[in-house]
Amino acid sequence: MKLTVEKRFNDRALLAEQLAAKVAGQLQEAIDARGKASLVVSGGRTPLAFFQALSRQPITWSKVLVTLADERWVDLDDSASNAALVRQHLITGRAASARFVGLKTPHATVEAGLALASDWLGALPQPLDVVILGMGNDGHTASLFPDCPHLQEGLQTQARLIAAHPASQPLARISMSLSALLNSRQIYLHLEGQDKADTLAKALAGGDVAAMPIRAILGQKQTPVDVYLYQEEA
Ligand SMILES: O=C(O)[C@H](O)[C@@H](O)[C@H](O)[C@H](O)COP(=O)(O)O
Repeated sequence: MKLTVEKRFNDRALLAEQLAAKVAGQLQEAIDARGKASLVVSGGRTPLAFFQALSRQPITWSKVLVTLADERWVDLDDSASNAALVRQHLITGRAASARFVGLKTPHATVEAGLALASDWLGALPQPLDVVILGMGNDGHTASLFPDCPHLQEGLQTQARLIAAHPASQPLARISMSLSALLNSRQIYLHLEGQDKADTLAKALAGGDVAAMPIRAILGQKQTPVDVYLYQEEA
């Protein structure tokens, strides 16, 4: 698999600032060209410094729509909520005027909420302008997990969203499908740490997507994928 771009950093803050500046530039280009911009972000620990750096970028945030690549099916004030994470660290400061569109509906189950969440997601400008993905050390991205019974659906469906119940995860999740993630102008894969660097190398060295779903992103030619990787200096 040939990556479009792979930028390696030994300074976390520098990665956060450079990725934020790059993403902000693309969002402003989208606003200038089409009047608005759409940004998809992931949860987890990795993106916090990037979110904070991005929220300081001087762009027309009132024209930016932010949503999630996936979400845990918990209340919006739950500590596990990606919506809460994004509202706290990204939809703040200069970016406070951005419009956040979450994936968690009031329904009790993901399955019951799928249709409404899909309508919400479908209201964003398509193709999406920028998608930020993370990766777990099992090779998952968004909530496309190798141990999820719905993985093949997530890789093959043309639907925007799937319900995901990964065996390794305590919470049910909703996830953008592969086709929804690839319906975008630019994907950034943001990874930090030697473990993630090793997982990336393993993913690039093999082809079994069911074993490492991130391979579906790395191995496709539809959407540019830039990898921003932080590794401590050897
Ligand atoms: O909801 C989530 O958990 C994320 O969308 C998930 O896909 C995340 O990107 C990876 O699990 C990496 O998480 P870390 O950044 O915490 O390693």
